[in-house]
Amino acid sequence: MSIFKQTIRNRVRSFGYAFSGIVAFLKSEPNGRIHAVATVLVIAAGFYFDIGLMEWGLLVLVMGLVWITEILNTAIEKAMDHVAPGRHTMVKFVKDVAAAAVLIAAITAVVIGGIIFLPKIAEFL
Ligand SMILES: Nc1ncnc2c1ncn2[C@@H]1O[C@H](COP(=O)(O)OP(=O)(O)OP(=O)(O)O)[C@@H](O)[C@H]1O
Repeated sequence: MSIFKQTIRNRVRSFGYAFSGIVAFLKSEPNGRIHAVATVLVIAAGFYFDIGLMEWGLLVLVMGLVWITEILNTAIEKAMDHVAPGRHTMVKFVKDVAAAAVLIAAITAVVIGGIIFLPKIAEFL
């Protein structure tokens, strides 16, 4: 097989692993399913309020930020539980710092969501 074909095949395989990671995350983490529902609701609200292109861009960015931090937080939690079973001060620090990243992403998303949707909701009422 040519090097080009082998490279393409390896990339496709890596995408497959990444997609199975998303499925595993959704299956094992209740937070993942909450994010999935929230994402669908935000997208539906975006269509309902007919938001602009820049607003869609900002929403996609902050939703991606929340998904990425939550998935990395889960990976860090699982890795810590695997490599360091039992309670340790350092594990607490690592888990709390990883959770802080999710919190900051979530606050960012709520602020952006508020800036985009609150004026439209106020207009609607
Ligand atoms: N192995 C550990 N050693 C020390 N502290 C830990 C350990 N595991 C969790 N903790 C800490 O205990 C607290 C509660 O942890 P836990 O994982 O139950 O919280 P949580 O954020 O509610 O988890 P989840 O998001 O999975 O529901 C957190 O401050 C966490 O950092």
